[in-house]
Amino acid sequence: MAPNTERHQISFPRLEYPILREVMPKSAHNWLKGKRMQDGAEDLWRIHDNLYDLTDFVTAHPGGTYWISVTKGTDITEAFETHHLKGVAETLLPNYYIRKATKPRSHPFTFKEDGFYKTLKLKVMAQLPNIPKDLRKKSDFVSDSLLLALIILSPMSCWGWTQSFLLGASLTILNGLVLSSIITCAHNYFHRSDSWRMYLFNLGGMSYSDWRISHAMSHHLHTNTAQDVELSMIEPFLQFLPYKDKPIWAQMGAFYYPFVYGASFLVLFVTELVLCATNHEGKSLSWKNLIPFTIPTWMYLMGGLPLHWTIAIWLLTMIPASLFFVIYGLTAGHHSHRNFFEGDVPRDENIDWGLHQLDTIVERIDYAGNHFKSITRFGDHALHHLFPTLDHAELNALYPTLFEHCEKFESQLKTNTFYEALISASKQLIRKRPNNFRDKKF
Ligand code: HEM
Repeated sequence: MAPNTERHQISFPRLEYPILREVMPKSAHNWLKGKRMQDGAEDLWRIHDNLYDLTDFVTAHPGGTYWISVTKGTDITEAFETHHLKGVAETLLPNYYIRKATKPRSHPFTFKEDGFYKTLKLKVMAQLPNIPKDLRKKSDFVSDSLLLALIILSPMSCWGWTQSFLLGASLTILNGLVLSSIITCAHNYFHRSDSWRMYLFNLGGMSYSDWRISHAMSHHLHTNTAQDVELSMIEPFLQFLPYKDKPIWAQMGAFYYPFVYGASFLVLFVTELVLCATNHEGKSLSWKNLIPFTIPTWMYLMGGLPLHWTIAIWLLTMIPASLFFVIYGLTAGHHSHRNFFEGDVPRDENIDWGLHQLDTIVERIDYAGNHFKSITRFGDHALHHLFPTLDHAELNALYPTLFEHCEKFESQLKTNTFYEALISASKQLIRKRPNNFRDKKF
């Protein structure tokens, strides 16, 4: 395929350009709505070329009702293949088979039995019984300790402002760092079956259930393609996709992205409230919308400042929290100029899903294998993408298997440091020329 760098160029001929990609609001639910229109799932659930009726399975699903109920009418092939490591889900599937789909699949990813991903998954499944079960407690401990730190620091930051500007500002920034770390930890939990720690994600004003769509199902499964809603949501401010007519101001993103990063939480917080209040695509207000308000309420009760000052300090805390969260998120691996993005030439037009993941990740080597950094800063990112239902504490044990497997498939996990990742993301904002993964020409 000759590279085409027009704005709406798609790299995979099979992939239909998501018709609602530019439609406002660029929400998780609009992304799903677009998939329902294009996936050929005929109001059922599609896996490969088969259609299933999972209506009776929704409440029996061990991973929780949400995943299945929300994906009705879409192609869930990638989600199904990557979220189950026990071999049970595959045995249940035939019970729900209805018929063959009439429309060919519009996603380019393959899961061949002898391909990279399926063979790696088998090796990982064989290794899992040897990973100590109580390793997950390490993550619980980090998450709970951070929550305790937030409970102490939030009112303390109010007190700090009564002492001096320097103390107040320092405690507020520290509190923001703790808040961003808790939210990133909660991301470890929302990828799995329901648990109370996933609700901590909402402390920053965003919604864990929307992120299960926009992050777990869109970004994780369709990374850096036109179907990755995490890329379309930050456009036009940050335009990571390469294309011929990218305006100069967008190429200069590195000069203004700290402002975008710092404002993200507050923008997403207000957006979430508005989408729920206006019942956007079936969303509605619920008790979960109150979760972000627990922090200012606690600050007000214990911090000893008038309400308006408490609110001001809370809003101020959201800025560093947002900045840290987005910086660690956007350096986690996908935004490097060495990666594949929609508009580039893929190594194959029908690509093994796992190999596509390797083409879209540059691992931060200075974070890999360090559990605290991993769980609080989106570390061990390649392994986390490949096996999202594993706890971050379990991923470190899988590196030897991954490296050996990459060697066998003559593939490679690219690496860089945090600072190199920051520079590389800036270069990607500038990049207009397509990378050619087929001929390895970058
Ligand atoms: C949108 C598609 C789906 C998603 C995102 C999804 C997600 C999940 C998640 C997050 C878990 C919990 C894993 C953990 O915490 O370790 C899970 C477990 C499970 N799911 Fe699904 N699931 C999907 C579809 C299905 C389907 C179609 C079936 C079978 C008909 C199924 C059967 C199971 C079973 C048996 C388990 C427990 C055993 C295991 O983890 O393999 N799921 N799923």
